[in-house]
Amino acid sequence: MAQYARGAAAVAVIRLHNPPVNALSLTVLQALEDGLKRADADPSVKAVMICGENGKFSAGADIRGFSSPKRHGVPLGPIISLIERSEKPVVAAIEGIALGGGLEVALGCHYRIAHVKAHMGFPEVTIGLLPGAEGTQRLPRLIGVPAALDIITTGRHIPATEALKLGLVDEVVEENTVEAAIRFANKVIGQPLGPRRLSLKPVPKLPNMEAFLSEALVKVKKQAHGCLAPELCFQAVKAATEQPFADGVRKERELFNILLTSGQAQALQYAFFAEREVQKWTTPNGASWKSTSPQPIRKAAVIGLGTMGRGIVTSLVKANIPVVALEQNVEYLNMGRKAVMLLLEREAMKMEQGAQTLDFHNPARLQFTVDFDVLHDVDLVIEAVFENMALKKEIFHKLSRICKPGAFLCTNTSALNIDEIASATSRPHQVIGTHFFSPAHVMRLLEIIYGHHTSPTAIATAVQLAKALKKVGVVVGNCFGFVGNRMMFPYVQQAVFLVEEGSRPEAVDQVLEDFGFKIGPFRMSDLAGLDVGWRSRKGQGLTGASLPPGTPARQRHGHRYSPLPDLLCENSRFGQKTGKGWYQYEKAGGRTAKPDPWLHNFLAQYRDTHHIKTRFIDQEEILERCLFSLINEGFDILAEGIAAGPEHLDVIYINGYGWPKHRGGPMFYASTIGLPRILAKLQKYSEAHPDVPGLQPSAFLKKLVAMGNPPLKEWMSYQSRQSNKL
Ligand SMILES: CCC/C=C/C(=O)SCCNC(=O)CCNC(=O)[C@H](O)C(C)(C)COP(=O)([O-])OP(=O)([O-])OC[C@H]1O[C@@H](n2cnc3c(N)ncnc32)[C@H](O)[C@@H]1OP(=O)([O-])[O-]
Repeated sequence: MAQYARGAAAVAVIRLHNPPVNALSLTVLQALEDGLKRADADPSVKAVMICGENGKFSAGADIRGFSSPKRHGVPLGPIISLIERSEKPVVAAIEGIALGGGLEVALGCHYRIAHVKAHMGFPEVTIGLLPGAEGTQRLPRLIGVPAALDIITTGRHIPATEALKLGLVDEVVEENTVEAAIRFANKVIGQPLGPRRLSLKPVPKLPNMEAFLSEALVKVKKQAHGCLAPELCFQAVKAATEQPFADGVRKERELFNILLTSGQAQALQYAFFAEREVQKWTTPNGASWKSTSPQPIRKAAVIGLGTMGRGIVTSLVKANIPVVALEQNVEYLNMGRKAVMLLLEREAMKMEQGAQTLDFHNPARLQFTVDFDVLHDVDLVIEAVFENMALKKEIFHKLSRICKPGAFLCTNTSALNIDEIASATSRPHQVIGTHFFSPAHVMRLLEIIYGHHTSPTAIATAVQLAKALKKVGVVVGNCFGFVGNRMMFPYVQQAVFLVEEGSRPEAVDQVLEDFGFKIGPFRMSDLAGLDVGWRSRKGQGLTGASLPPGTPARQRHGHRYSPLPDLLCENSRFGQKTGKGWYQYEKAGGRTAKPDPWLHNFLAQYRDTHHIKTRFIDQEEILERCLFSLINEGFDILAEGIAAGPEHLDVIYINGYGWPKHRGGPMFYASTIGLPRILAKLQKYSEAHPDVPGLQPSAFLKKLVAMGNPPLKEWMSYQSRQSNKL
């Protein structure tokens, strides 16, 4: 709803009220319209002020309403016109947030006053839409085309100080915004409103509008990776530069309807709610986010200042958590310190542009040491040494002795057994996996892995830590590779098998990049370093000295195996770091991947040696074998109860593995393709490759198909309870 009241003197106050974020539901919009009409009809009212309840203006339209079949048209546009046409000045008092439709309401107002801590933006593009209540036509008229295009096509939230510089708001205040807006409204009574009505203003001209727009379009397309909304946002703003307001609005509506029914909007809105849903973790033994409180983290430590450790330290400092950074010797410590300081300086520069500061020269906030005893008073330790079980156990044994009794011990591992690591301590209930993604100060995902003994408090504390670091924490069970990497194994394996059978790395990458991945599996392996997997395979006895003599080159434990990645490593081709991997690069550490004739030649010889008959593999087969094997593993993970639901897998893939968000995540994608089709294709491919377990359809997938292909929301109700490991 919206509450109507009389403010000081002649000002009517309309307060949007729909907790928690004052979303503009149909009821709120109706109440807003009623309030405006009431103010208009009351001769004693000379001005109107619109604000939001609980220190938030509004987060915009109710996103759940977009998927409602009952929703017809957009009722917001006419209400904004009504505000703008008012003969009495209307002032928006923006506190907290004014996003999407919320900002559109503010743009309909004749004046905008914002609190200094408020944020504004048009995030519609991030949920597959555009500001469809005339916002694409009003914003460029107010702040010009370049700034409007940036805000509308990126969806970024801008702070009030930037909004003031852009001319988006008229005043920024540090005091009570509502009172300031009422005072402001009283001051402007009687002033002409014509120049304040944005729909009547011309779009500011640029000397080179055409050239500017064509350059902007190239940039927008490049960043979209197949997502429609940014380009259609662009088209709507472009219409504002070419057509009168009313025609621009018609174009905006047309583009909005294309997006609304595109499928991408549903996927992106699913992703929005999935991200929020995974925060509400539960376990079958009754523990949940509702009943468990996290412990405060007043001081943390990070062990190991390699690539991961450096990023984790940077993240903690940015979150204002005092950190002790520890290395095994002074040489490594100095190297790590230098790298961390460089990262922090870069981050500080970015933050200062946003009027925030970063305090990292103070030893009370960031301390470097080689002395384990310094960790005696920290609340949480994140161990980030390399993936070696013996080393990790040795460190955890030490930590268990040195750290205070309440301290949580986290391990940053991408695959190792949390229970085995915990067994080296006297406090396994306080041991938990925190799998960060590289670069750790940038990537949003934190996979949180609980072991057999991990306490609910440890889970809640890790989830809280993720929030403090501005990451998405997803709680999952303990198995080799957890969720993300476990699903990645069959995907990468298929990519390599396809190359064995006749494809090329660049062809496979292209198909997956066209699908929307930022980089395909081979570019990704080159970036991550081929030696990482090689070390892990050597550890598992799949290659190297511990491989029993006489093991067939392309078989392990009776299943198909490709030694290609091992052979590249034996040729010192570790990827970007050595300038050669699946591709060649301009130099060691180079980033531009070029197809490598050496590799093509090598592949030809390899196929000859192993009598592999080369065949042409089409794009459909590449896509299906890579994606369906990944999805298939996802169904096994769900069946085993390693994750609480398909949303968890999707949030992990979107935030940690570059899955295109406009396709909703692998399990959402599977639901859009239809499970019967996925099953049929997996059956076909597994018949052709009976020695590849990753292609054999998951029993859970088969069960869901047999149950009639239920909607994703119902999948978990078909999972048998006995297998739930949560
Ligand atoms: C008509 C055409 C033109 C207009 C188009 C639009 O306006 S499109 C819209 C453009 N606007 C956007 O895209 C803004 C989307 N929202 C956000 O970016 C963030 O929620 C936030 C910054 C507002 C608050 O962040 P935070 O970390 O403080 O909190 P939080 O994120 O955890 O959210 C709290 C609760 O509120 C819920 N909820 C939130 N917004 C909406 C909504 N619009 N609707 C419905 N629900 C919404 C959210 O699900 C959660 O519910 P739960 O799980 O408790 O049941």
